Amino acid sequence: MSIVSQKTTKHTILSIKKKKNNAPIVMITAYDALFASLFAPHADILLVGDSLQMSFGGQSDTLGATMDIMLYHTKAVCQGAPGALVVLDMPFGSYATPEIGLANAMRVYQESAATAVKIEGGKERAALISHLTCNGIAVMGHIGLLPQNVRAEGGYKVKGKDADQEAALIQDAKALEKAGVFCMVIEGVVSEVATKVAQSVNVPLIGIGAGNGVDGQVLVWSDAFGFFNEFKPKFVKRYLEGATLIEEAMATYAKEVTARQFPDATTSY
Ligand SMILES: Nc1nc(=O)c2c([nH]1)NC[C@@H]1CN(c3ccc(C(=O)N[C@@H](CCC(=O)O)C(=O)O)cc3)CN21
Ligand SMILES: CC(C)C(=O)C(=O)O
Ligand SMILES: [Mg+2]
Repeated sequence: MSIVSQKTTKHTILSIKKKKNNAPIVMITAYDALFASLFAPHADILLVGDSLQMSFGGQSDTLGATMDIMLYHTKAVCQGAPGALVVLDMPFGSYATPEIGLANAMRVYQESAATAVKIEGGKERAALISHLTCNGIAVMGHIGLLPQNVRAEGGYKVKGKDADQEAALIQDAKALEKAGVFCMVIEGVVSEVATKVAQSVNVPLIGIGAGNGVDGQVLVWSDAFGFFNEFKPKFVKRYLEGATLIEEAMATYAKEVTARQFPDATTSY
């Protein structure tokens, strides 16, 4: 065996591409080693989303995430899930030009074990994405609702609501496919339109709020597992009432400390 061996992963860029018109792709966010280790056995892709700035940073949008923050969390995720295909979500401003984008994407490969980066944007990002893929970076695209445009657009707006938007989305998907993405996220798009977009390219489209006619699904884990009582957009399904479970456990701990029931003989030296 070589002293330099490639890490063995459950999935590669190629095996994800092959899932098109095959089994749907399971993607979920992960931001730390602990949860990454719990999700990895059941997921095809772990996304270190810049949504961490909202869900864990407590901010009202994702724009404050930086390369240093994303790399810190990506290293933790890779550490917790050594065989997983991990994707780092390139933060706002980190790919403003092809040169800046390549320098930052190179950092991802040099400083972490992530397999790919994700870039928000349609045909306006095709030149940048080509520049990355030509330089050996695996890129996941992201079209439709682009959270990094929230301030410029004045809110999170569902896309694909008229014929012009539908045509633009198909153009975006084709431009990204040509630029060499191995798959792309399609977010916040009318279901019938998202299905048509998925059928217009040969790489997988992974939906969030894009219906069931695409090639896979992604959710922010803390949404899917019910950790937010205030954030309940239509596309989220709660598979667990996480917040309730934690609140109940925390209340019990507090009650036992106050009542001097904890620690007892079994938990004391
Ligand atoms: N926790 C979390 N979950 C996410 O899915 C997520 C983030 N954070 N942060 C980054 C982006 C932001 N996302 C969002 C945020 C809000 C809406 C929202 O308010 N949607 C409206 C629909 C708006 C419309 O109809 O145009 C809704 O009521 O569902 C959607 C996506 C998705 N992403
Ligand atoms: C919602 C997903 C696709 C994302 O970009 C994130 O978690 O930041
Ligand atoms: Mg994101």
